[in-house]
Amino acid sequence: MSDPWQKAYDFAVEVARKAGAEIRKAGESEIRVMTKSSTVDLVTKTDERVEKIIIGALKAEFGEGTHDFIGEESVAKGEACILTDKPTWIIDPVDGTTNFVHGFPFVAVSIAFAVNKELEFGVIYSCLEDKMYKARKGKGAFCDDDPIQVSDVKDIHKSIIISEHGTDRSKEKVTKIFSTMQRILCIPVHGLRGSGTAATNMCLVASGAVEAFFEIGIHCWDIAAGAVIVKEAGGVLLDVDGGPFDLMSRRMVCANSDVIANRIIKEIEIFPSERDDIAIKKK
Ligand SMILES: O=P([O-])([O-])O[C@@H]1[C@H](O)[C@H](O)[C@@H](O)[C@H](O)[C@H]1O
Ligand SMILES: [Mg+2]
Repeated sequence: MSDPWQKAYDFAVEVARKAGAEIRKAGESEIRVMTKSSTVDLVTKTDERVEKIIIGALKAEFGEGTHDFIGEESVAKGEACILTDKPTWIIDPVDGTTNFVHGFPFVAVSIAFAVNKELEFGVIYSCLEDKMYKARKGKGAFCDDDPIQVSDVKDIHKSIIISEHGTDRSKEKVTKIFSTMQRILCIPVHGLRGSGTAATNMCLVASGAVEAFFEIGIHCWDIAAGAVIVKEAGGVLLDVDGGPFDLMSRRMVCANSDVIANRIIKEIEIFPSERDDIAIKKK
């Protein structure tokens, strides 16, 4: 039987590379929106332009109407964020917008593709490092053309763990985030890190540079492509309460193993975050 999604996968890699080139050459990093006072969630004209380029190219190639699109900037403008059985592209045009604005050198384009609510492939282009991470369900994970694998460290004391502060600045959430970080650091672990892009963080887990990444408050477009890449590199994905990973739940632990994931989960102080799909249904 012919491979139904090979063409889409190859096309996604091509589009991610073009989008990354656009980001690299974008001189301007004008901040267009800064939402609510307790949130620091930056959006630039580049985010909007690059999302248009990506979705425009995908629609031109695969025909409007046959595929659905969930894009960070389109959702911000009120479009639906609901995963149906239809072939659906899940896109973060610029993951690491705060990095981009400040010239901190980690920025990624993240493109995932799901069918029947199952992720088929993910492509993450770390465009300043010029590294193309990609994976297809059942076919392994790669950085450029080299296979990648999670680390085999099972001793938490020998691990590096990534987390992020996210975008919410309410005292209650920031306190829980820092308390969790302190608990994990004092297990003790070798170190805590954060690249400022969830997509890149997941690639660091997939390539064995760190043992785990967790965050509450991320969105489906931050992690959809990374979820395929981590899994195909031999890693695991769980909810922060130890239950099954749910793409729309805005919370996730990904790790090289169940052992490391469950050890971190013991330390995570969970706080509420509205689901991506529920938030949109209310509009
Ligand atoms: O806004 P954006 O730069 O696309 O995405 C953000 C980054 O992935 C960041 O690492 C994570 O901590 C935030 O939760 C995300 O919102
Ligand atoms: Mg993002």
